[in-house]
Amino acid sequence: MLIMNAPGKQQTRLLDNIDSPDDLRRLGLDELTDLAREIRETIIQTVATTGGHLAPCLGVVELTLALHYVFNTPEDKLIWDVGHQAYAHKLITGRRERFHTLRQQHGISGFPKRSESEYDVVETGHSSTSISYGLGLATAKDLKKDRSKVIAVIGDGSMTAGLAFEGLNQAGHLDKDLIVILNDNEMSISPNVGAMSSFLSRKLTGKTMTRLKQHLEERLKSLSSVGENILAVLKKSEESLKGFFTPGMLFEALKFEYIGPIPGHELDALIETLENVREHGQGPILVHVLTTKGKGYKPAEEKPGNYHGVGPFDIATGKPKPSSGPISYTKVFGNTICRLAREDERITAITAAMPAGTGLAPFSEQFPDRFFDVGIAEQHAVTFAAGLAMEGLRPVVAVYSTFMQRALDQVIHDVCLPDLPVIFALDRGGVVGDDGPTHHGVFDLSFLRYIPNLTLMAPKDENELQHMLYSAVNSEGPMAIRYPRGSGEGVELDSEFKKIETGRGELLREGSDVLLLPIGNRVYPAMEAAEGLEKLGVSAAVINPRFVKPLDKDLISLWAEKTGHVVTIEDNVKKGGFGSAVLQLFSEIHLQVPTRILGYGNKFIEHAPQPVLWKNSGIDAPGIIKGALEVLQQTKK
Ligand SMILES: Cc1ncc(C[n+]2csc(CCOP(=O)(O)OP(=O)(O)O)c2C)c(N)n1
Ligand SMILES: CC(=O)[C@@H](O)[C@H](O)COP(=O)(O)O
Ligand SMILES: [Mg+2]
Repeated sequence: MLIMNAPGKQQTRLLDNIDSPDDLRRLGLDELTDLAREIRETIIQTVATTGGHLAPCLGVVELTLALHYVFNTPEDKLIWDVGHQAYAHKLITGRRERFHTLRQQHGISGFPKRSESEYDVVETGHSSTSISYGLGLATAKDLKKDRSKVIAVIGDGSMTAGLAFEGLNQAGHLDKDLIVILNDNEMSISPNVGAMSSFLSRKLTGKTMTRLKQHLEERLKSLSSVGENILAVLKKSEESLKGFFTPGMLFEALKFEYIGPIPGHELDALIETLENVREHGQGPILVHVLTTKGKGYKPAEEKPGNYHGVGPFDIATGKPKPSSGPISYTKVFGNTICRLAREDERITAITAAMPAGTGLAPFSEQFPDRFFDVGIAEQHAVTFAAGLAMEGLRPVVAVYSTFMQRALDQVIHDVCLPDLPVIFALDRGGVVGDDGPTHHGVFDLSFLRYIPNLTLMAPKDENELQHMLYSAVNSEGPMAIRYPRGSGEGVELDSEFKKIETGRGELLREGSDVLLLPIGNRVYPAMEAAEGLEKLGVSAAVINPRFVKPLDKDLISLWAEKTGHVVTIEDNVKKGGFGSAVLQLFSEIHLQVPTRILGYGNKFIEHAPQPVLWKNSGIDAPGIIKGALEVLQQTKK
């Protein structure tokens, strides 16, 4: 176990001289081992201050060194799946001196980023893309007669996604030189799930073993005396039978050469294996590497799930630095679904590998039979929910807004076309902060708004969230509720649930000069802006529309006409979003009102704390005041 030096005093004699992997390649094995320790210390010290993906990064320190040591990066292309495990990679590829700026505004990203380094081959954050990217690169290299290598490093959790298998399937078929490193730590964010995961770890259940035995006995008996002999050996024990089924069989069936399992913290074994692969490997090869998530930091090794992604923490105890603030939207969602499920047996909950992040962990404990973690498989989660709904259940698919992008066709084709009562709880709607552009949920209002049959709502606070969830499970047809990352507004939660009528907004404040139309988490800043405007002699009305679809046409058009000016505000891109829906309404009812849409422009948003991003895009209270004054000014000219 790693012994940490006092904060700020770590010895990084070797790391201080690594400006690129070339420097690494000059070291001996002992020095590499020492370097691994220095890198771990640096990661722990830094992440304790900045927050970040601690356990995944600690688990691949030796693997990272071995890969850069053996392969000729950046000519050989090294692709990190998800990219949340790439801190050691960043430290040895020229970003050591900026590492303390990790995930800070204007600092280096928490994920690989092409603009940051030539060693960052792809832009990542969403999982399971590495094999497809890698196969594309390998195929292009082949066509160009370029003999450099392509290596995709993918975790066992990310290997559960359909996309990864689509890549494997084609790779076996094309027979290109692609090296896949399976980083198997038996963990997704939470323990990895699914039949595939049991197969890799060979934790075959009694039932599976019995079935396999029966099947095998029948097949071997049909092979005359050779088969009988093999059977006699295998029958001796269940263990030997388990040994007969290796994880490699799966990949060999997909026409990969399988190598492993290799102990992932032993540099000599890793280097020797990778050198062999580099020298002699041809066609698609999968190297199965066993690692420990959180390796080298006791609290993270013991509870890797708690240290997957962390905020600032105390190194000595591993405890998070205290953060005050109201209850989070996620927690309110998690508590509410448990309360509702106690009364309503139709409610089932589905997550795509995010039980903790979506707040479903309590539900999974209280209603294990009605809880489904499908692995990193958002598309399957949605269609699976459709099947449940067809049988009269009320499935709630809890997924981060950004990951729902994966499942758009399933939402349209499998849920909304047959008009099934599936509820989508879209957490992390709007900007998320430090994870940056791969994770901001700023497109959902736009990509869900146009889908027939779907009702789309966004609560102004955590109290409204619980009422929306209650209303959704007691309605017909598909429903999506979109809410932000982080704390609620600190409002009191009603003890009784209230049914919100679909398509009904609420007038929060009367006014005569301008109508402020904020959606979701922009309602409170808009109320603050209305107070600010009053001090400037401007009377602002504020409506909480609640629904992006269907819009409360009567309420909105009435107050738009009364005030003669409108400002819409959303934590979403402007194109195709809420403001766009309001403009469309005005056009349909032939209402001509000067309208200003506030939201994000047509560019990806970098990482920074949420309040900074809201301010920079003019959707905080001062920005809304400015927007209102501008729209008023417009008609004076
Ligand atoms: C499409 C998608 N869904 C969900 C996530 C959230 N997520 C990030 S890492 C992770 C677990 C990945 O597990 P694994 O690949 O085994 O990597 P490990 O953290 O164990 O190193 C999940 C579910 C994601 N990044 N992308
Ligand atoms: C890499 C990844 O996709 C997740 O670990 C994500 O960073 C979690 O985000 P939250 O911290 O918002 O749960
Ligand atoms: Mg894993």
